Amino acid sequence: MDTETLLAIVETLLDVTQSKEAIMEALIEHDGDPEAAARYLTRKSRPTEKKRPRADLTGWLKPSSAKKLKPSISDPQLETTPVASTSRARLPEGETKPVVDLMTILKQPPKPEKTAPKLPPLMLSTPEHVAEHTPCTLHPSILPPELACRLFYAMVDLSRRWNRNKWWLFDRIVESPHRTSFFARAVAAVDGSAADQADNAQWQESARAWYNGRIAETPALFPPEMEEACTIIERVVNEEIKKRIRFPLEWDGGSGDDPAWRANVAASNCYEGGKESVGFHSDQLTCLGPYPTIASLSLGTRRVFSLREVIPSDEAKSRRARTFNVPLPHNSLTIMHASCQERFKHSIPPQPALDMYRPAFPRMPGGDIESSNCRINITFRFYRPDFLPASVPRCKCNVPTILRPDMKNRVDGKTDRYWWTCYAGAQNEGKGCNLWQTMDMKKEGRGPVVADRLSAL
Ligand SMILES: O=C(O)CCC(=O)C(=O)O
Ligand SMILES: [Fe+2]
Repeated sequence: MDTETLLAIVETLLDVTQSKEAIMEALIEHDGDPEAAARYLTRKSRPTEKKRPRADLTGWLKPSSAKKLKPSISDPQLETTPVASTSRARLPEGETKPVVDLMTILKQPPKPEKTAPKLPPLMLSTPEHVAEHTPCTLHPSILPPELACRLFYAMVDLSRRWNRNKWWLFDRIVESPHRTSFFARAVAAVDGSAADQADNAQWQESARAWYNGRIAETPALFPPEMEEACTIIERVVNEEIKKRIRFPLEWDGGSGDDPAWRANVAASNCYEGGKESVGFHSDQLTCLGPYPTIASLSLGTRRVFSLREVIPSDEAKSRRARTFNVPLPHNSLTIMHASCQERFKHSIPPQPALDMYRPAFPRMPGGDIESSNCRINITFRFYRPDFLPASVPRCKCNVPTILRPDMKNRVDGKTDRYWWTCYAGAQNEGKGCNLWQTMDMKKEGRGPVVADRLSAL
């Protein structure tokens, strides 16, 4: 693996932007191990923990003086790390060539940082503003009001049995601050075979990815109200896709002008009160494939949905990411269109003050209406026939990998890079095999994609 790839991998693993020089330094200190480098940089950027004094140039040139800095670092891994100038990177795929030429770094002292001005967050409250600034569309009132209300009640009841996801992130267990569940739809497979997807073992595998690698029960089928909503949403999503310019790697398995987006799975989240949230992330692409479309239904209490672009490395000095906040009312649909997962991260931030949701209909005719502080979110997803769980490579730990985009180095929508990466550590005390394998659409026999149709013209 070359230096650029290692840099990109570390960037992918980081939540905060770090300079190329800092990443390089971390890679050298950690024998070229991208996970260890990212772990170190993450720890270093945590405000509550003691900051490591910055090594100056003498530190680079005289390994012994660099070493003197080490007692102040609390990471035991650093204590045993060989000194930078003599280290060879430990390459994930068994290569032995040195990854970093220290002199090339020393010849390019970091230039004084010139950054573009910071932009304040922008509130996007209308569908027009959402479409102008993000790759999303907002449909403020999508379902018949009575159905939206019935679905809200049904999901709130089901959510009592949902759990918070738990997984290892580097060296600590993290817990999602909301409850979640995964559903499969009882529909004929999109590739034309009449298989009932819901009782197929592969849906259990796909649920596993949703639960951060934890082996879960076979997912439940869509409840009837969700099925009803899905039919409406599927129609709207296909109409929207038809209006958009398609990306070359998008799925193109439909006939005629049917984009063939089929919601064959759904993930649901319940946020009870303003403290419950989900942090900035982009969705794993494991079964969605590149440039997916995800339809996200909001029910109950209105919450803010935040979107923030990931600025490509080569534009980091010329522009800054801006946070866009979109208030999502009850019964609204947000479609995250193709490129949203590659270009943006999204979150539901904690919210100090909530508007209680007052359902328009009682649970039972003539019954009382109770206000609620819950928001239910259902993301309808299309697991592509060319990315079904059986086709997902396993890593050396024999655990299904996950698919991640190289968000920092996007190219043209066609030659963009994606990696299959080891995810065993998420449920194994953070320990995995560190596999990072480039996804190759052609070699892996995936498609058809939009680019195939264009090249056939
Ligand atoms: O609740 C939401 O609207 C977002 C949920 C989300 O990002 C996810 O489930 O991946
Ligand atoms: Fe998400």
